[in-house]
Amino acid sequence: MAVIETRELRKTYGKIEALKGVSLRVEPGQVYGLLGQNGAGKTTLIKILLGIVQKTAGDATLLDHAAGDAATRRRVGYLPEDHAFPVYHSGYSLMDFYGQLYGVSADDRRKKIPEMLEQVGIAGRMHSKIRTYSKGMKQRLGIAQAMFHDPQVIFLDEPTDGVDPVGRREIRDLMQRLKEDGKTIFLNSHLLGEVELICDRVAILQRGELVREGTVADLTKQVGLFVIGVADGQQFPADDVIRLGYKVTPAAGRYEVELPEGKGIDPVLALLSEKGLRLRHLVEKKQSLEDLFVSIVDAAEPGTDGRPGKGVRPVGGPRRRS
Ligand SMILES: Nc1ncnc2c1ncn2[C@@H]1O[C@H](COP(=O)(O)OP(=O)(O)OP(=O)(O)O)[C@@H](O)[C@H]1O
Repeated sequence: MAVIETRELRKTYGKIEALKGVSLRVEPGQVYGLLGQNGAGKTTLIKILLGIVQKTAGDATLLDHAAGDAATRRRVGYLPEDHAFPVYHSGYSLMDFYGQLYGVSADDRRKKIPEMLEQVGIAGRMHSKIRTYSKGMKQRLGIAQAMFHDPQVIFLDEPTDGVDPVGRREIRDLMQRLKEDGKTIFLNSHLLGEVELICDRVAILQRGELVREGTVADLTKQVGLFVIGVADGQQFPADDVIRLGYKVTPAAGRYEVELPEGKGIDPVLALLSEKGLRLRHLVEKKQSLEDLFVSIVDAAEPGTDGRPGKGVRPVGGPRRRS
């Protein structure tokens, strides 16, 4: 069973096409990151899954039920972006209010609320008014609220927004613990370094289209580019490798070797071995998620020099013309 599945999901607001046929699947226990620039359609996708807005076409299911199903929503936690809790509440009284909405008994609320607030690191201030909380404390309270009823799947829209680096790390650790407890987390964040650290898979939306989807490891792999180093005192035979058809660039005592179309790295390794050279370093080069994201945006957006972008091919779709 997929926790979340969308097929050719479309949403238009008047003339605006917010989602143009998005298909994705989130498996149980995954931390799944949804990335995209402002206006790419991320919040629209979450809102359709939660039944807050209606889809225009296609399919969307949550925990095997059509998105928006009221009974399913009880099994889902949600931290909205830019939420604003009433500031006259304390952390404790706010949780007590939500606990009543969720139908938790008074005894259970008394026991559970301090535990939940401890987990998110604000138990020491739980009786202070929210108006005295920092942005980071409000975010932690929002996460506690989203987790209160022990949901199977949790949607977190920018959970670390306004949180300092130490707090971000704590929220990451908390997400990790939720994952270890078997929860599925659907994360929307602009902090790509964090997404890279915590997410199993990511999807990148660009103007309503899914342009990349996969594991972080696969997406950040730079296919066809290796970094090679030979043992100290030995010389990498760059000219011979170039003669074999590879592109070679020196890089800090090592060499970046770019594979020509249809060729692997094996002929280079065979050459090194023939020459009696010892391999000290061989890795397939990686790019950061941020590099990937920026390259996608650069390809799709007009350059600052006014030239049109090269276009980004949607997942499963035809290559767009520039
Ligand atoms: N209620 C609405 N009425 C009209 N247009 C809307 C509405 N909600 C969203 N849109 C438009 O749909 C597109 C997608 O918006 P959405 O909020 O889903 O993007 P987002 O990726 O979540 O952006 P952000 O990162 O800024 O939160 C945008 O062009 C936005 O202006």
